[in-house]
Amino acid sequence: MDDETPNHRQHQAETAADGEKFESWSQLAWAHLEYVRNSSSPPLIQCITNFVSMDLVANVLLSAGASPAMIHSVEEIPDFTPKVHALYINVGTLTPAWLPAMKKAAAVANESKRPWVLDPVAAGASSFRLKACLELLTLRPTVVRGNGSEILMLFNGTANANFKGADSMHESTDAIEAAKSLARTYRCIVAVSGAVDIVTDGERVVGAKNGVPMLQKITATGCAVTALIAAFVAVTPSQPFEATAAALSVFGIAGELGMCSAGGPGSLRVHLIDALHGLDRTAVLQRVHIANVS
Ligand SMILES: Nc1ncnc2c1ncn2[C@@H]1O[C@H](COP(=O)(O)OP(=O)(O)O)[C@@H](O)[C@H]1O
Ligand SMILES: Cc1ncsc1CCOP(=O)(O)O
Ligand SMILES: [Mg+2]
Repeated sequence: MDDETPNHRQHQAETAADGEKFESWSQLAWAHLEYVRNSSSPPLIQCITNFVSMDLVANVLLSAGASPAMIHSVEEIPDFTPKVHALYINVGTLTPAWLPAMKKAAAVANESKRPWVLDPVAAGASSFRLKACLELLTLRPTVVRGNGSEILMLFNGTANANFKGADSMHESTDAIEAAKSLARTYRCIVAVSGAVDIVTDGERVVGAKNGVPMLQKITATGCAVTALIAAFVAVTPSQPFEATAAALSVFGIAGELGMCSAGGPGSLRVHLIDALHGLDRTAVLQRVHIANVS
């Protein structure tokens, strides 16, 4: 990567706040949203994501102030990936044809010192998918975010006949030790979503208790929150633990506010996007609920 590209110099300036210390999680979460919104150019997030999620992922990133680009052909990666602020890889509709592009993009992101985030959708659905997820893990993602079943599957390392699919059969808290172990093994941040979103770097563990159960009734909300993590990590790449917890909390708050106007999953999908776009400082400072988990 040419580190002297205008794009890179601008990004360095935008991330000058990286390393800033905050008195509370709520202030930190608000600061992350502000960094994304107020960057002189919106953080550019390359998304190699599943067909189901593309629309919601792109709209959630836009409503947070980031710039999504669903660019996944292997031919485009050498030109495009070095220009992005973060890469998002999601295996939801994985095929053998897509896997080389995912691996290439992860390698180029690493060479270019760009953070990248993995969503191991339905990790245990097949041995092909699990093997792919484990291979991607060896390419050192900055953050992995899955539901309880997905994180347990990565930890156990063998596809399970009882595994159902994209939806979790476990609570996030069932996967805390698995998440810590994965974080230590792969030297990354691991997040487990659920009623309480768990975030660990292998030593520290926090729980973000925002969101509403109805989020589980909208397809691709997990994919979308992983994309938001990528946007938050893009603006503070040296603080991926903090950025991940902040993104999960902010997304949950958008869900809480969206639910106030929603009649069900269909309208929550719309109100979630509106709420994220309109989220103000007061709501974030009042609602962020992140605490240590012992
Ligand atoms: N019971 C719940 N209460 C509140 N928020 C939830 C609950 N379950 C999931 N969420 C939220 O829904 C979003 C998607 O999480 P989840 O459903 O676990 O992911 P996935 O769709 O990948 O299985 C996350 O923001 C998570 O915090
Ligand atoms: C239903 C489905 N099938 C393959 S990918 C996908 C979307 C999963 O989205 P999420 O993990 O966010 O619920
Ligand atoms: Mg998921």
